[in-house]
Amino acid sequence: MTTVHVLFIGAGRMARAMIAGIRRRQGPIHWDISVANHQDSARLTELTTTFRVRAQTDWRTAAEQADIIILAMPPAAHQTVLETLSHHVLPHQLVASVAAGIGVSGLASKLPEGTQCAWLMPNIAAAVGESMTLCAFGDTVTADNREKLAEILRGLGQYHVCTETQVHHLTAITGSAPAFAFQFAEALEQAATALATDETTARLLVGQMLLGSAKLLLSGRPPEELTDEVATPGGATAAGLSVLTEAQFKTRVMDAIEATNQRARALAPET
Ligand SMILES: NC(=O)C1=CN([C@@H]2O[C@H](COP(=O)(O)OP(=O)(O)OC[C@H]3O[C@@H](n4cnc5c(N)ncnc54)[C@H](O)[C@@H]3O)[C@@H](O)[C@H]2O)C=CC1
Ligand SMILES: O=C(O)[C@@H]1CCC=N1
Repeated sequence: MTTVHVLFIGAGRMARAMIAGIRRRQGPIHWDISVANHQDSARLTELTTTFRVRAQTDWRTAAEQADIIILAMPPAAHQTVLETLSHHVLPHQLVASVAAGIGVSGLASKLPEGTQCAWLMPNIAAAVGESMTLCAFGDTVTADNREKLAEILRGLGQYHVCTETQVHHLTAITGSAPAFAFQFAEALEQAATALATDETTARLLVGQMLLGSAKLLLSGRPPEELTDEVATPGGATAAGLSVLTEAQFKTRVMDAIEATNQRARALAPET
């Protein structure tokens, strides 16, 4: 079995979800994972014991051994880390960032010319192997490194290779929208517990309803058609849908998407 050395710089929520996803998959590669962060040594200890990763107090030492370096820290931390990394990165290594707004070109512009770079937009469902991850590769990434990264992404769930511009526009849809879905779930759970049941049962009812709806969507049927199928003419669902339409539900979702993408662009350091 081939061993590939992966270094995560940043050990927060996204790194944890990705490491969990990688560890779930029994693929053809053995992942030797190192993790470094800014300050939180308790977090590193927790990751070490849960996921068999190596905690690194100084990521620069681990960077030398890495085949793939994943930047999983806030966009604002990239400037400084990339400046240092630019003195250490080697031509065979792949540098990937999961930071909102960063862009594969933004990444490449701060590293030596020709550095192999990729920009990833995973989501938190990576922890259960169900992320929808977007991936934009820089021009210089070798076929071998594309395949290694693809193998990581298969552990996280589904992935879709697209352009940098597409990742900018779709960040809200795949990266952030789980939070919107959780808000919807929270509202449904609150209604369920207020009206009829306990919290555990409410979680099951709402989670299974969302899972079933997601499976129908993934079967390829359009949401309008599925909505129509639920809403019996003159029936109960139509009354609820009218309230959502009155509140301009779809327009508000679009506003949330635009606000998210704009903020993502604003957070990234200037190129
Ligand atoms: N949370 C999510 O669902 C998603 C997050 N992302 C991206 O993932 C990145 C991390 O986000 P979260 O995990 O949510 O944040 P977080 O706050 O949970 O984790 C950030 C981590 O970065 C570390 N860090 C900060 N500055 C550092 C530095 N200079 N050197 C080394 N480590 C440093 C912190 O110690 C912490 O471990 C962000 O760029 C975000 O845009 C992308 C997709 C989804
Ligand atoms: O909230 C954020 O900035 C990150 C980007 C996508 C999801 N979480």
